[in-house]
Amino acid sequence: MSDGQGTSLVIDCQQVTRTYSEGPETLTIFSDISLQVEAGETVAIVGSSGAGKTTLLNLLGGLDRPSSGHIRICGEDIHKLSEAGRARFRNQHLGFVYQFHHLLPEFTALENVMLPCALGGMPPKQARPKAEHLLQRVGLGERLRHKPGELSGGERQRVAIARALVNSPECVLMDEPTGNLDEHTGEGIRALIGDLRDNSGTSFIMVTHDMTMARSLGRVLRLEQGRLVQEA
Ligand SMILES: Nc1ncnc2c1ncn2[C@@H]1O[C@H](COP(=O)(O)OP(=O)(O)OP(=O)(O)O)[C@@H](O)[C@H]1O
Repeated sequence: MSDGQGTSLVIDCQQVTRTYSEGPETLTIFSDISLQVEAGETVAIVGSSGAGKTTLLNLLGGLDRPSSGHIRICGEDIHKLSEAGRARFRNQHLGFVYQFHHLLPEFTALENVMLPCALGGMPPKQARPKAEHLLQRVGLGERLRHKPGELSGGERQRVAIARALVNSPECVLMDEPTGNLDEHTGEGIRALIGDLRDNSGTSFIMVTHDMTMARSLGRVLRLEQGRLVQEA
């Protein structure tokens, strides 16, 4: 996807403001934020609790609408699409590793990873080998038939990452991918994301409090007092 200037922008966010109305008051979470993410780039968004990181991630993933400004995802102004069109667009172009996008407990790891393919209309015959391949890639080739309740926290996170990648998205958005994991398990997830960044051509945008991961993976942006600033 080209922005017309020879670069490929997966996310092009221009002067975006998000406010919430609280009765007569307007609460401004951030204002005039601009952010461009190129194909294959990894960006970490850090900042203190309540700074607006998840709010920004939701906007970048087309899950929420800016109060003002424009966001193009893979060249598409997705707020011009219908709700069904947006859902289809997200399914085809984006992957999510969000804490509220839980794995379905009654489905196996394999079925959970196949789900985005099914939603996109891909026949199971085609989806299964893709999902199996990805689960092998994230080190869960021996756990295909385990249900989420039969997996560790780190393994569940790996399933969520495989599920996010199964439709070969241009961009994966992650909210605290190493949150709630112990140091050793978090290290495994960091290594996995690094490997995927190097070998998949996918862009990763993650919100994290994990500065080791943020610094090791690419550009680090800090959201503070309503502004987004690149870390030195
Ligand atoms: N629907 C809403 N209505 C009003 N205020 C909201 C709403 N959603 C979020 N907020 C406020 O927006 C601010 C930013 O929230 P957000 O979840 O984006 O922060 P965060 O940086 O991700 O925090 P954390 O690191 O604790 O997850 C918070 O002060 C929150 O109370």
